[in-house]
Amino acid sequence: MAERNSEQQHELHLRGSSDAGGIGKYLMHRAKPHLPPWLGVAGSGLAGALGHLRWADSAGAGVGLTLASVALTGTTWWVARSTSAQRRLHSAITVAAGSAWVTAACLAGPTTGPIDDLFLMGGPGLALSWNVRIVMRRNPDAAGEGSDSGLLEKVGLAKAKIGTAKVEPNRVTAPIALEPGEQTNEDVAKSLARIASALDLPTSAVRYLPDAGSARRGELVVVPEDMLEEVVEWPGPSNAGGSIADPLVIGRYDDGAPLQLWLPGDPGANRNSTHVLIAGGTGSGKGDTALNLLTEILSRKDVIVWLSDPKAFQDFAPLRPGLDWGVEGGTDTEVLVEAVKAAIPARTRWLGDHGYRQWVPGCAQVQNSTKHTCREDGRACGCAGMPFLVAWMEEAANTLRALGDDAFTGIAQEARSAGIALVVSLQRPSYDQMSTSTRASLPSVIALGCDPRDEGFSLPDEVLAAGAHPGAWGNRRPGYCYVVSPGIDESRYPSPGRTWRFTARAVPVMEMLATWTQRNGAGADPITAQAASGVAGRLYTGRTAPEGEQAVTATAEEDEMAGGMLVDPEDTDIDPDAELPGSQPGDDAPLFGQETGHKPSPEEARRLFADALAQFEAEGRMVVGPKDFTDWCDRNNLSRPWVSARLKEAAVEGRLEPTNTTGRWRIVPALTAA
Ligand SMILES: Nc1ncnc2c1ncn2[C@@H]1O[C@H](COP(=O)(O)OP(=O)(O)OP(=O)(O)O)[C@@H](O)[C@H]1O
Repeated sequence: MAERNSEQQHELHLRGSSDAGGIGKYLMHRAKPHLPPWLGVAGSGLAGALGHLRWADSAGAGVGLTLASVALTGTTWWVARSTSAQRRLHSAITVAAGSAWVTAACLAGPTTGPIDDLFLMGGPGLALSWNVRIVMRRNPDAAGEGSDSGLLEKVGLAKAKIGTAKVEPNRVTAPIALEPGEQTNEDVAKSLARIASALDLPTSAVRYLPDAGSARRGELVVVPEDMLEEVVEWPGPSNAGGSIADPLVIGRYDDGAPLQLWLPGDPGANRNSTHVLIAGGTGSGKGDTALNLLTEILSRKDVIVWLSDPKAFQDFAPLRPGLDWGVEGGTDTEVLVEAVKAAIPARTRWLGDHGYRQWVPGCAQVQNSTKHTCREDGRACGCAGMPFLVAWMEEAANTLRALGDDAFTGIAQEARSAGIALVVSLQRPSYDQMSTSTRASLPSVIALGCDPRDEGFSLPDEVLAAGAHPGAWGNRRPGYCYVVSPGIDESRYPSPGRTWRFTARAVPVMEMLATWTQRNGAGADPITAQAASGVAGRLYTGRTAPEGEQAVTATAEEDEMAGGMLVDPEDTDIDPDAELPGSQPGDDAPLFGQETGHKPSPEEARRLFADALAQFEAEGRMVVGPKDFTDWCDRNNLSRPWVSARLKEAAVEGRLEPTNTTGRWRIVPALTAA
């Protein structure tokens, strides 16, 4: 049966016909709630008269009646202890006066002395006092804001009004209206821990959603039972073969709804593209969360992933074949970051040339439409499509610090209009790991359990104020998280979710997924591949094919790439990490084998330096600095300052490009130039 609030009930009372019969009925109806106190008065009078007939001269009855009267008053006082003080006193006075009068009437007679006057004055007085109470209980001024403020009184919000609560399975939502001019939504936010304590629930079970249009109204949400306690294993990709524009499902909320997020923007849904921070303390379940997100991404048909993992693919190994490019920290990460920087303008230009204001799934298709053509004559251009690019930096604190705030903020800003999403994970979510401005360039966060002092780093203030507390979980609740990201209803932000868990059973499925991605997923488009190869040379090979199969990834042989500095298809099977011979073709001088004590001539030294750069390039070490030459200096009797000077010279000559890190230079690929 639908719930009725007091106003609806009142309305029902007023309904009915208005003829004489109707008016009689209406009056009877209105009088009904006020009759019981009067019936009580009449009953007491009758009891007094009848009692007098029976016990007029009985001393025993006097004792019995007096004791019964005291006992009844005491019982009333005790029974009413859980009601308000006012109601308790009112009830006790009524019972005491009524029972004392009945006792006196029984013993002395109802008309003796002042007893009848007391009845005629006191009876109606008491009955009326109860009628007044009933009338006052209905307060139209507080319609929708019931006066049951017991809970709020306990937590210091006595004047606040709680409206009619909406009760769903495991969720109670109650509107709250605060005292105008005296209290604000912030006061409720500050009281959430006390409300949880009053209800004997964990802090995360109570949330407050302020009304965007009012500083004194909002909704209190209580989720009494922790439905996330049950560990649920990864069920496999939610939408294999779907688009990266579809939601990425990484777990579930405490009401069973999917825990999901989106990376690309959607102009139709008024949603911007985003970068994601995965933040959580040690043991909070960051590893599994990353697997959830990465498996979702790799199962989509129009996205490629570049991933840097200084942990040597400890967690991601089964998925590595599905990556378009995976590197293991150090210099390779520097190169990957440089490649992302190079890909941004190239991709943005392609999008602009094809009439896209931002990346949409249609970008990944061959461009057969006249609406999206780069040809000046307006005919369809037939250009290869451009998949979305996810650049993932695992344990990224050092990388981001090396890159510098301004550089990262710039990359983050521009990447969004280039169809690129950055995913960054941090070992410890705190400002000593990442600066405020870098943090601010990552609009989305998956905030797992952390140290309570780091909550402010993980989540926006308003989400914390609404009741989110990742610090309460620490590493005791692995996989529990709050997700803040465009596209998610903001009222969900303070609701905890839990990611799926990955066990050994998931490994073969992840391996199958990686093979599926190799065969069916998107390959890098020529523009992105060219930008990457132009920076990384042989270090960027594009995604490999499953064993014994031909790679589907766009590589150097594409026509559009003819002018670029790309990986020679013949060289794709060269292992960039393999040791190269100690000398270059046509060069008799051993590169790393100078006899000690021999000081090379300036000319010889410059040649050795050029050879060393060539060898770094051949090895795929595309970002270098003086420290990389330490051993080389020792072997060749040359100093680090000499190397620093040569590096600067090489930059002037165009052999090197400066990076954002002082003293680090990017090698401009020469080996693979056409
Ligand atoms: N969603 C989940 N449900 C249940 N258990 C989980 C979940 N996610 C992770 N775990 C378990 O919690 C433990 C810690 O997880 P994990 O190693 O991923 O944490 P981490 O944050 O990556 O820690 P570290 O930073 O030390 O690597 C593991 O035993 C893992 O299986």
